[in-house]
Amino acid sequence: MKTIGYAAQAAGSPLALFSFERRALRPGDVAIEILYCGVCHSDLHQVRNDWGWARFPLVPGHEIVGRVVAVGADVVGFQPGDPVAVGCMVDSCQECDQCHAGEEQFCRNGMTQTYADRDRITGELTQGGYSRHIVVRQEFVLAVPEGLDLSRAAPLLCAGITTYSPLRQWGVGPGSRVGVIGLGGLGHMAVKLAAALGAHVTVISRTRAKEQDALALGADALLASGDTAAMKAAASAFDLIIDTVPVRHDVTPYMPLLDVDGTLVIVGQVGPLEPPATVPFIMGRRRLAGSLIGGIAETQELLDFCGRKNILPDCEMIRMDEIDTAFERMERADVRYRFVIDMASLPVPADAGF
Ligand SMILES: NC(=O)c1ccc[n+]([C@@H]2O[C@H](COP(=O)([O-])OP(=O)(O)OC[C@H]3O[C@@H](n4cnc5c(N)ncnc54)[C@H](O)[C@@H]3O)[C@@H](O)[C@H]2O)c1
Ligand SMILES: [Zn+2]
Repeated sequence: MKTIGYAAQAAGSPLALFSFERRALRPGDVAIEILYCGVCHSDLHQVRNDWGWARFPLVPGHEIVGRVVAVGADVVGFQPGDPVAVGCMVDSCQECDQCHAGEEQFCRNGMTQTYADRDRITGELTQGGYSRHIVVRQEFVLAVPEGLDLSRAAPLLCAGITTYSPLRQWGVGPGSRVGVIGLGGLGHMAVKLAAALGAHVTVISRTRAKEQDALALGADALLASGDTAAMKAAASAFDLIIDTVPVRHDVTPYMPLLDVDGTLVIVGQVGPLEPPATVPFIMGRRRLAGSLIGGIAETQELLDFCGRKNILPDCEMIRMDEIDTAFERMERADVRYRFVIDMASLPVPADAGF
């Protein structure tokens, strides 16, 4: 089945129109016409091969919302026309303890990433959501609840679940004191979701520049990490800090902000940190942890939660041919707070399938 997308042909090259094949439907597969795809900072990392495991040609995109166009013979619960979503994973073994526990992201045999990965059966490269169509096995297709604005739902599939999962894992609820470092795509979802769970939420930002935004997103306060006196005054003030900073940095100044037994969860930087001082860990039994997206059941739980509470990301809609400018702006932290690509802006050639 022919489709079309935008791909990088090599590390760091600009994205350009790319025709390629989606696999023929297997019995358990759902074919989806993609309507919207969010632009995650991971897409930029992968296009530049920052993590060293990208594969080219590479069609990025793992915040996918669309409508079902066809289903395989064994598909249960999805039919053409249904609004659906796909996130960062498209397959896993379905047999190991982690898959059974609904933590497919930690599949013992390796989950299959939506793009820059290899199909478990054929070994073909997986290609992501900056495209008109995708074919995904039904276990990795999410239902978009009725009433959720499709044009804004896409970032929930990565920015949303990546911040929701640690909030749930660490039991955030009314009375929890949550800090969020880095107010970008992930950070702004962390604020909205933590606030919706009833927590007291503080954005921890380098300056006060985003204070009004932080409050408008639902935060109770902003703490400027560059303000030494304010940082000192905030000692032991948090139970959980979610760190979304996308680059190498030093967590040492943030650790004393945690209360005894508090945890700082890294979801941003995939790679080295500056070596941290251990004193704040020892003097307060503070913990440094990490978290990767979330399982499929938890992602569905998030979508349903956002449907009930009408929680949506703040999106700036772009055309597919504006992606390189969007990447540049993301690099400069000039995005409020997630770019979403309108896939109708991508031309479909006459010979495309579906
Ligand atoms: N763990 C996971 O499962 C997972 C999932 C998705 C994304 N990620 C990673 O999370 C990171 C963030 O992604 P995003 O889409 O939110 O990016 P983004 O560009 O939208 O936001 C990053 C924010 O961090 C801020 N920032 C940058 N350097 C900072 C610093 N030194 N101190 C404080 N703030 C700083 C920027 O101003 C920006 O607001 C990326 O590295 C991405 O690859 C991880
Ligand atoms: Zn992502």
